[in-house]
Amino acid sequence: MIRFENVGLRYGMGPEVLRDISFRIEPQSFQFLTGPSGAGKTSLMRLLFMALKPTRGLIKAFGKDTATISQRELPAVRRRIGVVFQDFRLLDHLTTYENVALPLRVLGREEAQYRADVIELLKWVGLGERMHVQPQVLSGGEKQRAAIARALITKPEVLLADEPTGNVDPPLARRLLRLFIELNRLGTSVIIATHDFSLMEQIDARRLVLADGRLTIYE
Ligand SMILES: Nc1ncnc2c1ncn2[C@@H]1O[C@H](COP(=O)(O)OP(=O)(O)OP(=O)(O)O)[C@@H](O)[C@H]1O
Repeated sequence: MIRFENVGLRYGMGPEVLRDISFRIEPQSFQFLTGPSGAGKTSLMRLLFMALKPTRGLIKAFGKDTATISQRELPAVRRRIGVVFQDFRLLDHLTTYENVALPLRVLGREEAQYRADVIELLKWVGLGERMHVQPQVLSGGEKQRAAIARALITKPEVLLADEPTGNVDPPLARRLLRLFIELNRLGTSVIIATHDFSLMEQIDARRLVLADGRLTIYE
């Protein structure tokens, strides 16, 4: 569903931070993206989300070449990809429920149609009791789960999560991992960027390992 072929990326006139990257994200697959700090994980995630364009090579997402896709087509392709950012990006003046519902409001949906889905998803991530409070009173792990719920509310086919366990203790990290595994079992492709070896050791999943801008894949 997403394919990279000989992709290279540089920022401005700087050196290439990603070089000759080729891989595929298959439907219903589960993979970790890892590598040392500065290896280019966030840059690769931004390419996957089409927040950046490659400086060379080809990226195809759902059959569309991301270099030539029109501004008109881009939102529809992007909606098929959910993203959980490292810094959550929740809106402070909205409640947890409103944050999670926001992508649907932006799509022009009526609350009566989505209310039950939002509540069910909040319960699924364990925030059923926290849906009417604002993000500033949520713990780091609760914010993380709210950000995951917001990424999932539009039922994306691919979920990208950048260091989703970076701010939580080991038991919660295991719980979040179980949530991602369950999501994958339900049909979503999952890509988790992480430094956390103890997290990766918990399951036998594909690893995309970046080092010095190059990618090695361990199936
Ligand atoms: N906007 C930018 N402008 C210029 N250089 C950048 C920019 N963003 C990242 N870089 C450079 O690209 C390289 C890869 O950075 P990136 O953030 O993708 O790595 P990372 O593996 O995600 O690191 P970390 O694990 O520390 O978040 C680094 O050398 C970084 O300095």
